[in-house]
Amino acid sequence: MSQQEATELMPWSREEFETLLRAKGDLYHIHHPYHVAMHEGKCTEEQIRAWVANRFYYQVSIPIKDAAIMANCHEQEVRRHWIQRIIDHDGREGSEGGIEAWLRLGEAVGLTREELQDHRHVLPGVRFAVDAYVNFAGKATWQEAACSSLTEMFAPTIHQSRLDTWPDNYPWIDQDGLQYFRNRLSEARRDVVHGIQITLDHFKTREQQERALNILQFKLDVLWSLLDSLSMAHELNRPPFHTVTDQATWHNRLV
Ligand SMILES: O=C(O)c1cc(C(=O)O)c2c(n1)C(=O)C(=O)c1cc(C(=O)O)[nH]c1-2
Repeated sequence: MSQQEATELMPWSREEFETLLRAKGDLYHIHHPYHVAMHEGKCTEEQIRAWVANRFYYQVSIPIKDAAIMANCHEQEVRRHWIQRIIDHDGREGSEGGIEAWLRLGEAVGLTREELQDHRHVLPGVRFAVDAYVNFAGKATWQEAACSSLTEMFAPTIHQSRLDTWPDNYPWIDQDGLQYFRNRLSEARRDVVHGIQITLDHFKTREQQERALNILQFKLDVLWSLLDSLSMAHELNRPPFHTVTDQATWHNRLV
């Protein structure tokens, strides 16, 4: 083996590996044109509503995804931590969770709870992207699934940017509806501390580390694809079957 090949196979140090994981933030959906437009105050009310309604499918799928991870994990100590993610979204007696907060965001932008909960606005591409994430979490090892959640490293910035700009850019949105984003600032930071530790501990060889980066790229693809679907339908006016009908036409949840 040449010196160069040997070097290529050397694992990155913990610090180098973490730096490479964090560098993936350059590809976060904060840079997607739909998100940029939303941030710059250029989205119409209809585009904001479409985003909120479609993202609700992500919101309700997250605790299912986290339950799938726990179902594959035989380490009690990890589950004791991980269960908090489910509680964050589902809430518990006396404290509202993220799903309820997102429903209130929906109401603040002019959507009824019913139209969010029956997923009538959820585009097929959004459904497929989110389902791919849930399915990955169920099939992968819990460590790989934990790694896939690491896009949350970049989430506090995106939540904060909404808190900073939406009140000025979208004064028609009732500000109480933004509570979801406030809650996630600390919740996401806490999740990331745990997720990073699992990832740095588990992916040791260079091959494993490269796989971790690929897993993180998969998750970035999920988030980017979600916004691609929104762009097609609500920015470029090319919703599914637009060449044949003006009606919103796509399947509803099958399973
Ligand atoms: O608004 C966003 O841009 C955004 C992104 C992400 C993410 O990076 O996956 C999450 C969230 N929000 C979020 O609110 C959330 O609860 C969440 C959980 C997870 C996950 O992978 O387990 N990602 C995210």
